[in-house]
Amino acid sequence: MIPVEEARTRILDALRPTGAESVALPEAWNRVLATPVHARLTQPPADVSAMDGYAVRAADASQGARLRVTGSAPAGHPFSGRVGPGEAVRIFTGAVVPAGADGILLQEDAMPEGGSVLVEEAVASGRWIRRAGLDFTAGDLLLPAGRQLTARDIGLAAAANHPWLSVHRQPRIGILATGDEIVLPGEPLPPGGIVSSNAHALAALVRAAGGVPLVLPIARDDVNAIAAAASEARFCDLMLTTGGASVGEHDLIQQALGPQGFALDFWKIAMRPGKPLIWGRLGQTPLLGLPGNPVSALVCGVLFLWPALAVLRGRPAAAPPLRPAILGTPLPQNDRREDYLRATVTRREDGVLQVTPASRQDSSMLRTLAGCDALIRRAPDAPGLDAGAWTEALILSELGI
Ligand SMILES: Nc1nc2c(c(=O)[nH]1)N[C@H]1C(S)=C(S)[C@@H](COP(=O)(O)OP(=O)(O)OC[C@H]3O[C@@H](n4cnc5c(N)ncnc54)[C@H](O)[C@@H]3O)O[C@H]1N2
Ligand code: MOO
Repeated sequence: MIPVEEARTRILDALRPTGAESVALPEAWNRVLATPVHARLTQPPADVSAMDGYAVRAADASQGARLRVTGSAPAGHPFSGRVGPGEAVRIFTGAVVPAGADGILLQEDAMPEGGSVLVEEAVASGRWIRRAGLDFTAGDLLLPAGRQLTARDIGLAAAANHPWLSVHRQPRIGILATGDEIVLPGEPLPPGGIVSSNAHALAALVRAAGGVPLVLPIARDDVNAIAAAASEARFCDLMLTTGGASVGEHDLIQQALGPQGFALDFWKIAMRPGKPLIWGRLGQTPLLGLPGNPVSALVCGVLFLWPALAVLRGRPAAAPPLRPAILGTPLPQNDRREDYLRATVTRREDGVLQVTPASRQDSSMLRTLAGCDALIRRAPDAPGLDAGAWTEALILSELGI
């Protein structure tokens, strides 16, 4: 059994980001940039007015002065002349400041009188003018490669005149559930049958982590059926299996995939739940074999698949974040497996997170998992803790899982 951290490192080290594709701006949200975005223009392209009012020479625009209005400069229609001594040009927000002017007299501080305007508030030089390049200059690096694009980033890329962005392709994750006893939700149940939940839960996790799930038909507990289904792996950036990971004679993943060229990197980790995790490569495709127990499959999904998807989509390799929290109930000493306890989370009035482990931690209990928003991490051989002691927890809602 290898430690959790080593398992994660071995998984993440083996993965490479997907290639790049061009997508239109609206499709780029939440995708990861493959190529940096540089400004294709200067913004604003010239000095522009930040307000509606009059473009003036500040030296002339003292309180009580009267200026002759010689023209108008709406946004998008620059005034071609100059503002001469004793003159003003009507201007609107976003319009280019005419030559000669060095300040804006606010409309609220001006009284139009026929062809002129009375200055009611003196104008300082530079007032209400946005200088050319205030935001960015042509050639500036605006967004680096590897950035996960926010709505703000997309606005910036659009302003910099990019209709398309080069982003990493969304990783395709094949999901293969195995087992004679499992049937798809909604299907008639044979005696002793159970409904397959793992593939669907994992597909949702893949989506939350920015991948595209490809849910394959369930494979029977038969080496040929598993081998045939797993051949779909060649279309995927990563292949997931659930079930058949353990030591029983019906646990066939390794038996079935060995003859297909499966190269095992490791099997079994010092973790609860999730001990029989499998990691290796089937041909070119990395393969993560998750345990069949639904909670084990999902906890492994959070700890290994979630960061794996980050790497595949061009983000840095990192473990899911752990937050400090205090315990709602005491915990006994841990054994040699790193433990992830399903727990509810509350935020105390002082802002501190409090986590309370579910009273039963059986790795089949999906209702408990759905009702819990956190996984308390306990290091191998961690000592017993009293209620109120500090611990650390992974907050599932933070990951969108
Ligand atoms: N003698 C031992 N037995 C077991 C060990 C062990 O070390 N020695 N490990 C246990 C641990 S820990 C786990 S976890 C499970 C994992 O077993 P498998 O990966 O081989 O999973 P299965 O046996 O196929 O199924 C286990 C359990 O999960 C249910 N299942 C399977 N697939 C699905 C699915 N798609 N959706 C929902 N539920 C699923 C299945 O019906 C079983 O109840 O092994 C222990 N045994
Ligand atoms: O470690 Mo298993 O993963 O107990 O359910």
